[in-house]
This record gives sequence, C-alpha cells and structure tokens, in this order.
Amino acid sequence: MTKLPPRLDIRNLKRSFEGRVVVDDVSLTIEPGQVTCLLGPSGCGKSTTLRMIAGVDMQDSGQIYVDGKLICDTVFRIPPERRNTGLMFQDFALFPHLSVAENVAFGLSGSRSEKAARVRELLGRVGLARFEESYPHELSGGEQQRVALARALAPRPRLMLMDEPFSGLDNRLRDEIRDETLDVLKQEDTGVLLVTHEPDEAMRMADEIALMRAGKIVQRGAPYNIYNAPRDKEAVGFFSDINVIDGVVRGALTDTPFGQFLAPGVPDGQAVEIVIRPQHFKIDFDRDGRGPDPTPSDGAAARGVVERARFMGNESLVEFRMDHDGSKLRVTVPNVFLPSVGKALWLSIRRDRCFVFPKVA
Ligand SMILES: Nc1ncnc2c1ncn2[C@@H]1O[C@H](COP(=O)(O)OP(=O)(O)OP(=O)(O)O)[C@@H](O)[C@H]1O
Repeated sequence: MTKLPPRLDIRNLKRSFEGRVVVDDVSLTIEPGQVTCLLGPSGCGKSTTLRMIAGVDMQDSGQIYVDGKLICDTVFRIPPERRNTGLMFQDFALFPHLSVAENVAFGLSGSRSEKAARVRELLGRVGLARFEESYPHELSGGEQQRVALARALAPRPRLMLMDEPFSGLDNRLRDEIRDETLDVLKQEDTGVLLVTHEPDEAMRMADEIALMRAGKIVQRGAPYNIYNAPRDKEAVGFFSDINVIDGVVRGALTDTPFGQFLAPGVPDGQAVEIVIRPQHFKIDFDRDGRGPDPTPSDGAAARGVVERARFMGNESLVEFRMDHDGSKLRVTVPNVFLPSVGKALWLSIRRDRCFVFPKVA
C-alpha cells in the first residue's frame, strides 16, 4: 500500500522582521489525525509559523504542502480561503448577528439541506444541538468556544490550525473543552497544529510536541519522550522547576557531594550541569550527623537544612540550604511533608531520573 502524504509538510520555513530572524529554518510534518503542539516561550516564533501556514503571512523562503500539494513557496501562493485549513484563535470571534446554526454554516457550500445536515451533525458532536437557534451572546464562553470549533470543522478542513484556542477559558472549563475538542478532531481525522506556551496543555493534547526556541524547533517527539529524554537544560526546565548541580568531568565521571555521576563521551575537564526535577530527590532523616549509606541507584546523600516548607495541595515543597556549598535545592514530596525550619535532612538523587548536560558558556 502506498503511504499517503502527510496532512501538513513544511520545509525550511524562514521569516524575518526588520532584519531579525523570527522563524529560522522550521520543518515539520503532521499526519492525518495527528495533533502536534508547537510549544515554546512567548516570542519564539510560534504564531508567525502558524500564520504562514494559514496564509495570512508569507515566508521569506521555504515551502508548505497540504496533502502533498504545494500551497505556498516564494513564488506560488494559494490564498488562505482555498488552503483547506480551519483556524481557531483565542478570540474565536463568532458573528454576533448570526445564530449558532448560521455561524456554523458560514463557510459551507452545497445545497440548503446538505448544509443543514452538516450543521446538525457538528452541533450534535460538540453537544450543542439544542442551541441551533440561539445567538452567541446567549451562550457561555465554553459554549461559544465549541461553536467556534464546529464552525472551523464544518467545511471538513484537512488541517486545523489553533493558536492558544483555550486560553480565554477558566481552568476547569478549559480541561473539559480541551478533551472534547480532541475527541471531535480525532473523529474528523484532521491534522492539527496547536500553538501553546503551556506545557500542561501540550502534554495533554499532543501526539507529538515540537519544542520551539528562538525561531527554531529544537526537539520533536511524543510527550513522554520530550519529558523523559530532553535534549538540554532548557528543555527540562520548560516542563518543571529544576535544580542544577555543577561538576567537572574526570574519566567520564563527575564527582559531586551526591556521589559520582556518569558522563559518557564527555571529555575530561568539561564542565557539566546535573539537572534534577524537584520530585526526583530522596529524603532521609539525620542519624547523629550521618545520612544513609551510598547505593548504586541513589549515589551518596548530602546534608541540607530546611529553609522553608509549604503544602501545595497534591504535594509539599521543601527548600533546603545545602551544607556543602550553601546552595539552595527545591524538593517536592507527595502529600503532606512539612519538616520544621532548621531541621537537618539528607538528600540523594535518583540516578535514572537526572540529566547530565555539558555546560554551555
Ligand atoms: N508583523 C510583525 N512585525 C514585526 N515583528 C513581528 C511581527 N510579527 C511578529 N513579530 C515578532 O516576531 C517574534 C515572534 O512572534 P510570534 O508572535 O511568532 O511569537 P510567539 O512564539 O507566538 O509568542 P506568543 O506566545 O507571545 O504569541 C516576536 O518578537 C514579535 O515581536
């Protein structure tokens, strides 16, 4: 069986504004039914990438293909309305003077009965069948969002482009609408590119995350892989708080107060950073000034004094001032663990959960 072309295939997209490169050689493919989240900090070029794919901005170089067909390069350009893409933005702007059904039917062609059938199908799918005759101002924010989704999906776009589409919703509603949206998109087999700066949203929605920084896609992969095999310190830090311990490599090992860490392939004398998420420490009690014995999986323990302890709901956050160098480490513990300030405890680091990266000057 011949493989179908990807829903979206962008190759080497570049865009500069006033001489500053904002999108720098971005390439990406999205398969039918796949949700890819373009995740990155504010200003890294996510929206600009999306706008070029939508056709409301034009790249300086590079090509965009939808279903294997070229829709835009530097000389050829199909206008936005003929790109077979649906758009959903944060301000989902329904037409206020049109009913819900008319809003959803807006971009549809075909006979009156065909249009009515498609509108009914989609409103049913997003759970708003009973609001057909209502007007946008009569609906809640979440309901309006679902109408916007139905409207974007009505013409059966091959590709859906979404720019922070849920950020206008309050927390609880956001989770619900996100899950519903995902279900509907999967049923329609649409390829989805969703722009977000929220790691939680990307983890929740994405089949694949494309991590973007300073105009470049620095890592792509399934959420599990991006979280557990990050390519650098910034990629770890994008998903959670981090602690960093400095070291220098000698014979593929780094000596630290927490014992030795493997640094395979790193040359002697190279400075490295050992990066640990707050939930990956082990805490032991002090036994007359001594901690637990070293183990291969947790290394040696180092002593610190509790500076602050706070209950956060699902977990407790404990901040330590370390004896060996006065540095601060942030540790989280499930449930309630609130040692008193000034108490000495021993910390060790799970070797399978930390990352060792060469230090970038
Ligand atoms: N039309 C424009 N003219 C000049 N500069 C622009 C233009 N559009 C975007 N930029 C700049 O390009 C950079 C990237 O903007 P972009 O909106 O793509 O970032 P983003 O990653 O989507 O950020 P956010 O999450 O804040 O929306 C920013 O520094 C922005 O100021």
